[in-house]
Amino acid sequence: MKISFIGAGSMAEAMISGMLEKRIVKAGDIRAHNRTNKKRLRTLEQKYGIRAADGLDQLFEGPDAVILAVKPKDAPDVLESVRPLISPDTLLVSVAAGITIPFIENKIGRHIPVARAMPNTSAKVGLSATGIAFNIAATKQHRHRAFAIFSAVGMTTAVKEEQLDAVTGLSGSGPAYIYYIAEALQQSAAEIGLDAQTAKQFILQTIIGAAEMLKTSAEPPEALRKAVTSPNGTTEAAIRVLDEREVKQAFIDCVKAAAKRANELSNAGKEPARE
Ligand SMILES: NC(=O)C1=CN([C@@H]2O[C@H](COP(=O)(O)OP(=O)(O)OC[C@H]3O[C@@H](n4cnc5c(N)ncnc54)[C@H](O)[C@@H]3O)[C@@H](O)[C@H]2O)C=CC1
Ligand SMILES: O=C(O)[C@@H]1CCC=N1
Repeated sequence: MKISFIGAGSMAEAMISGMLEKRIVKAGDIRAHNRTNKKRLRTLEQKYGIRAADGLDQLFEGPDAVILAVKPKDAPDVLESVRPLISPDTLLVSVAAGITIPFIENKIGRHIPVARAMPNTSAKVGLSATGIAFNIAATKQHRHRAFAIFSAVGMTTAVKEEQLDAVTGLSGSGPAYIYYIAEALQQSAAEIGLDAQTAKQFILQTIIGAAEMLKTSAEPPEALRKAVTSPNGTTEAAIRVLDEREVKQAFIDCVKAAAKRANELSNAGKEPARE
């Protein structure tokens, strides 16, 4: 497979690293172009052995898929620029939050196969959770190709396009919520007398252990939490603080805010905000 990346930022690197790890593509068959940070492009070239492209045109020399991995605000200009370069059977895969399939079709002005996906940066370690939707021009073969790309970097599920904003709020941004908790645990450890290195080991294993329990147990999260909570014990004291501060509601609101923002970025015929 030959894959081109427009934009070589965090998401592109996560996917490149994950795909190479799973060997679904050879490093020399990955091309990437980055508009602003050329140094970063050279770094990726040296780190992974991919081929840096000096211009967008080089990305369209017979790829099996072109992945649009620029910020949503840059997507309209990029789509305009690639319009003359794209051939009718080029599979365009967008990971840009909120950039809808109709918007892409409209900018390209022709029926080309489009996949709109929402992965997350855990693609770097093969553990992305990716939601994916297709337009009608995407054949079974195109779908299969897109699934191959994202399945190499984690779990992939087809969803309706309207559900992608919710997927963005939940799992696209989701790793940041877990890192946020890790940051808080790290800070708390310092305040209760554990050195950073020791605390890191305990925090890490606690998150991995809880994730494995969630994965393997038939119990819902609430039951697993209650199993940790002895009457009048330490966890009860801890959860009381979270409840008093309405942390659960804050997380619910946080996911909703992300999904709402994804929806704001989506364009339904309009240009996304250019902030
Ligand atoms: N970072 C994340 O966790 C996730 C990001 N996404 C989506 O992936 C996309 C990229 O996000 P990041 O990698 O985090 O952003 P980033 O800012 O790290 O990378 C974007 C790159 O695109 C480049 N770029 C901008 N205009 C360009 C052009 N005309 N031609 C070539 N390159 C151009 C920029 O130089 C930049 O390096 C966004 O649309 C985001 O919504 C999706 C899922 C997760
Ligand atoms: O923060 C963002 O907009 C992107 C989309 C999902 C994760 N990062």
